[in-house]
Amino acid sequence: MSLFKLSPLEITLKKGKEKIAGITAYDYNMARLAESAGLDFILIGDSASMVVLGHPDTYPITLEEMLIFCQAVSRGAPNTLRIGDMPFLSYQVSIESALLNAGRFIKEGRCHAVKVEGGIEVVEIVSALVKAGIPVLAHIGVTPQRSLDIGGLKARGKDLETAKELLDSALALESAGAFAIVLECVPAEISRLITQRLKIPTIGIGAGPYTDGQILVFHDVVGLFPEMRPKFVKNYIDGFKIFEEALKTYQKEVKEGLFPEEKHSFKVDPQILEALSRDD
Ligand SMILES: Nc1nc(=O)c2c([nH]1)NC[C@@H]1CN(c3ccc(C(=O)N[C@@H](CCC(=O)O)C(=O)O)cc3)CN21
Ligand SMILES: CC(C)C(=O)C(=O)O
Ligand SMILES: [Mg+2]
Repeated sequence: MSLFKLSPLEITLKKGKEKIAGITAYDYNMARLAESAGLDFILIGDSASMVVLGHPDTYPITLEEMLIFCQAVSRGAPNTLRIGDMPFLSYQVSIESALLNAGRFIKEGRCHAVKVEGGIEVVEIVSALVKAGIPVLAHIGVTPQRSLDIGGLKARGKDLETAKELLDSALALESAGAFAIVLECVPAEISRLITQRLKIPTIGIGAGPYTDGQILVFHDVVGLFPEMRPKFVKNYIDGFKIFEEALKTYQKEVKEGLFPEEKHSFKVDPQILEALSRDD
């Protein structure tokens, strides 16, 4: 039996059988929630740069910071497939540094696979990682680590040229050995076409209903990051409001002397109190 519920290979084999549902997580407790809920996989996303560290985009997050999040998630979800999202410039510089840095996700972060963004330009890197025994989740469409040169986070594949580029990239990444591929912000019919043409599963985010699976950012699922609501996001609860209400009620009860109650307080033997006052 494998150590985790689903291995990368088992994710690949789900294509055409059962939809795959993944979520991001960044810390121990989020990971426990994801594992307890039974998600098929957890991505420790570089979106942590935004939703955990408060940066405006995914560029600033470092490999060291990513590894701390991976370690926490690994402790919280020991039996779930965990994929580490390689941050900007941790795999683009050279094949050697890509291998060493991906190795750190496996050895130190205790991840089972890594994700890299990009199409044809990363095929050689994907192939080297796979040859070294590191399963790779590919990621095309909107690639936030390229938002400076692809012109932001606008959906990709709306014109013939970029749609063709996506299909060619997807096929090349599959040949390079990726076990699945994320399609981010791609028109639904283009994702459908790519999904039909590939043997490996497609995991969509803003890519419509025809992909083999879906992934969303944890904070978006539970409504904890209300400032970012692109159309592909669904908030299943209004977490920010629910948490904020709890904090407000706590503050109010402290101010009004309603918290703590007797049941929240510790007791001491009256004899001790008496002895203490006698000593004065
Ligand atoms: N909370 C959160 N959720 C995410 O899904 C997410 C992150 N953070 N951080 C990393 C990336 C960035 N992502 C995003 C974020 C916004 C759009 C978005 O609003 N796209 C608009 C166009 C924006 C523009 O014109 O620049 C769209 O209509 O597709 C797309 C992808 C997805 N990822
Ligand atoms: C949105 C997903 C696919 C991601 O790359 C991230 O969370 O960083
Ligand atoms: Mg990412």
